[in-house]
Amino acid sequence: MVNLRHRSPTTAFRPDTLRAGHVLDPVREARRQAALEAYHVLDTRPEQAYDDIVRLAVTICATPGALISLIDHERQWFKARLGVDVEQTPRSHAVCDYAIRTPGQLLVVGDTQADARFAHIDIRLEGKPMRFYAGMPLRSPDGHALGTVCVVDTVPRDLDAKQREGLEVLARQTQHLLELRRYAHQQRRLLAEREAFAQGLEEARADLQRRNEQLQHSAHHDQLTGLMNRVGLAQLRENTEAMARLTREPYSLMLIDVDHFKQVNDRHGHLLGDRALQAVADAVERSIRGGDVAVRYGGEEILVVLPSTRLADAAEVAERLRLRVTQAALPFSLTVSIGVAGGEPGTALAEQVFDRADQALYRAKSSGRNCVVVDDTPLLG
Ligand SMILES: Nc1nc2c(ncn2[C@@H]2O[C@H](COP(=O)(O)OP(=O)(O)OP(=O)(O)O)[C@@H](O)[C@H]2O)c(=O)[nH]1
Repeated sequence: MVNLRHRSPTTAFRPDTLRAGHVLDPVREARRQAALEAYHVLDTRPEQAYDDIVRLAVTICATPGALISLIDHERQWFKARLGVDVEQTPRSHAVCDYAIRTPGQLLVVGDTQADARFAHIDIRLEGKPMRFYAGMPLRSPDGHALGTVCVVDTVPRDLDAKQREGLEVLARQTQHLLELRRYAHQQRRLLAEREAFAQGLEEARADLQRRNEQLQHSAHHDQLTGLMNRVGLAQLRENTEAMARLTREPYSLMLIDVDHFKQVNDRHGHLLGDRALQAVADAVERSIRGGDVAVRYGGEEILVVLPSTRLADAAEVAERLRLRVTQAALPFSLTVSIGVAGGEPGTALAEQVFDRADQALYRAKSSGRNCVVVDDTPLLG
């Protein structure tokens, strides 16, 4: 039996040399190695299909041992073995390495001990040294010799014609198995690539959608306050489904206008003016519900649609909001005037309701500002 641990430094494999006197063509050898690696078979677990091949080989050839040997860089590794208990040997101990030099031919060595090329090889079968070897090379479709299917015996002997033919058939079957394996591996790789591609596409699509939504959002919202802008409101008004939802039940409109905002700008500058507008928008957001819609309608005017809200409730919201603005953390006092009007279902965001809210706002302004005026004129059919 070959003991890998007892390899002496002098018998260590040099990649370009198998034994003194035989030099491999490094380019061909690199291609052969690449061909072998494409099967992803080295160091894999035993498999029934390959085990069956060596079982058949010993039956056909009536030998105590059979191997499927693959010639790797510095070793031969057995994908399947019967009668030999090591799973690999150094390449310098591989008769198979000679067999693969004539890829289309069976190599038969009647007595390995009597052959100067192989006398140094110490492979054992149940303790007895190997004396006989017959190996049929495995060949990739593009002609690279990968290893062999071989039979071994502890006595010098030969194979008859049928046994030789049987060994050749088994080598072909083994090559088919290897091709299936490579094909399956390629398919898995292609599938993984396709999945990765599909995932990439999906990520790109999601990213595009996100950007689109961001774009839509910024087109429909005011940068300073974050509230919907008039473009957003116009789009909302065209959306019959959304409008029907907003006006399905009695609803209210609120128009909020900052008091003496021109003075704020004039006295404190535009930057603080902007901050004041943000504070009002913040107070609006904190005063309304999730389904309500707040729009920066004009420079310092905000429209709020309160669906399913009766006038009395809207007036309470407006009053809360008015108070909140007076408490805003600003270096000057700020107030708003608010006009509120109610609408009935079916009269989708009627201009009428808006006009009444606007008139209520006007009355709030003219009655001293910093107050809420509710339009209570009866609704006309
Ligand atoms: N800082 C700032 N000011 C704005 C913005 N939009 C409009 N304004 C200013 O808001 C002011 C509105 O003034 P007016 O319409 O005269 O009304 P007002 O001074 O608030 O007076 P009343 O509404 O009658 O209380 C104008 O000076 C506009 O320049 C903005 O985005 N930022």
